[in-house]
Amino acid sequence: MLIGLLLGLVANAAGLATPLVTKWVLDTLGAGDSLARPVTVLLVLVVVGAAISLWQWILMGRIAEQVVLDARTGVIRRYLAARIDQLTHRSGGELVTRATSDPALLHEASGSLVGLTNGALALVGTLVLMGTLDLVLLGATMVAVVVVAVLMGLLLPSIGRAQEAAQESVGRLGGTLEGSLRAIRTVKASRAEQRQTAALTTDARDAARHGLHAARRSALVWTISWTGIQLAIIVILGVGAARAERGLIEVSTLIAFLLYAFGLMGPISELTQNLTAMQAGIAAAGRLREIEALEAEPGSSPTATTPAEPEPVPPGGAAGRRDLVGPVLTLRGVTVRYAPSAPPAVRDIDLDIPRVGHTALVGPSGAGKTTLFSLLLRFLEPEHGEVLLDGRRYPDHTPAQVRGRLAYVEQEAPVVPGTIGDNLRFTHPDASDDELWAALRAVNLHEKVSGLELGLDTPLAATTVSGGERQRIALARAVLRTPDVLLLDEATSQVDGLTEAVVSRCVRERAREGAVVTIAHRLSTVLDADQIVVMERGRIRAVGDHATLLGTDELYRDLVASLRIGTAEPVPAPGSDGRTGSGTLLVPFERLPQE
Ligand SMILES: Nc1ncnc2c1ncn2[C@@H]1O[C@H](COP(=O)(O)OP(=O)(O)OP(=O)(O)O)[C@@H](O)[C@H]1O
Repeated sequence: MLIGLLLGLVANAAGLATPLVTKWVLDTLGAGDSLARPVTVLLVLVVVGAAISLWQWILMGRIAEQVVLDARTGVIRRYLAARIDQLTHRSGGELVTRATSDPALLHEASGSLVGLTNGALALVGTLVLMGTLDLVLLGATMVAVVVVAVLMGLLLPSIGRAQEAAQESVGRLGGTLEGSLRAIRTVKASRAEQRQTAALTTDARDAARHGLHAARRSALVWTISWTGIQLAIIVILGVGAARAERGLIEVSTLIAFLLYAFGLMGPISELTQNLTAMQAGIAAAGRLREIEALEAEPGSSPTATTPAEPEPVPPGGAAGRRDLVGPVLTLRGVTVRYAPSAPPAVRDIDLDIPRVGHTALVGPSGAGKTTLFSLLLRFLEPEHGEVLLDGRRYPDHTPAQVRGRLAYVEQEAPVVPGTIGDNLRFTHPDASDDELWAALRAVNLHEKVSGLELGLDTPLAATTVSGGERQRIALARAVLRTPDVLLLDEATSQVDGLTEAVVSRCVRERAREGAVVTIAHRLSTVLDADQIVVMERGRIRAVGDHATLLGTDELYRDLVASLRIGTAEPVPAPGSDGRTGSGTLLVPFERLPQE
């Protein structure tokens, strides 16, 4: 920036010297001397001035790109380092706007300080040199400059406000658009295209309205400055001609003065342009500063420019940790709420997750099952109580250390952008192709993927895979390397029998080697569990196995009855072995038809 400023100053100096050298040419012409020297100086000034301006332009362009890049990467880093709750209460589209279109506004604004300094110095330099030529003509010029400056001072702040409002509308538009596209099937099935279009165009119109307001103000500022200078030139011409006629100034002085007056357009345009760009930049910077306020997760640095080295994850599963005893995860008196004024989402939770075996969480909607998962994954921090991993409190681990021991399958099982291979390697980027194929085999997708022309390199989009396949890909990612704890949030929607059987088999296999915790939505999963935790209104109501709970807990009986209706499975009688009596879904996997 400093180099840009210096280059600008040199280019300005060359520009400022030009009228004086022109006067020298005219005086030399009048005196009948050789024109060689003044004309050479004039040419050198023009060429050097142009070359330096070009250099400065390119330099400032590079700085502008760097500023935009820094702003974008800064926002992206903050998003990915932020605590989940900091992001989830904003719409995805709005967050995207702040990483894409807001930083673009900094492009013009980035060089505005240099432009303003250059413009201001050029303006002062021009006025000083005008003063050396004729003070009376300078007086006429100053009136125009002061009037222009006052009007600009009054108009410019409203340009910034209009820009900010326009960006807010663009942000809202991004949010609504992202939501509408995500739910496009529902939008169409509800015949809501027109209504959504109307809602979206309202935001787009809002942005255009504010943008137009800013454009009108900018146009007014430009017109005022140009007209002011044009009027000043007319006055200079009139007053100057009269003074030259009376012999008070030479004609060459008047010509040089007029050249300076025309030259005033340069600094005044530069000042106007940079002040306008700066207003837009200030508006964008204000919105970007709000992102800086996002709270980061403990142990993550939103300002680090290089990603931290991933912490080595020791061999997973109980087999890799024979030295450790006691539960792998423990919750002790845990209470958590989503907002200080909200009621606790879970309260006084005491729970041990054994190192080996399957723990199923069941409970009515809103009971706090997902919240419990968020606590285990350290997406949420408890208000009271503590969560322990291997007997050590969570705050004594970094979130990465905790998550390095867990594998998580989300209920919606979203695919991440990229290929099938990218999706499978998402947790362990160093996994070999053989490991990937083994994981695909575990979820019965190997034949399907090997039949694809591009195999593991097939690009994957959420729309190109079925819900069941998405879940199996997510499961394959989770079981790629044996995790210590597999957290599985089962799909609530009906999934195909094959997917359900694959999930059941994976859960059973993992539960033999390590811990599996499921939010169970299927009777087959509940029946498979070694420990069932019944939750209600944020509390643990009962813990036990299926047979015991069926005999002792009314809510559990109701839940099982509703699952039975959902899956059309017979409920085994209390005391009977649920695993063998549960019917249809426990068909041995090998006997299921291959896809
Ligand atoms: N992001 C959030 N912000 C505010 N409150 C939340 C949030 N997520 C959940 N809650 C509230 O916390 C309570 C527990 O919700 P949670 O999602 O843990 O229940 P759940 O048992 O998983 O329900 P479901 O089976 O319907 O998914 C509910 O009262 C819910 O409204």
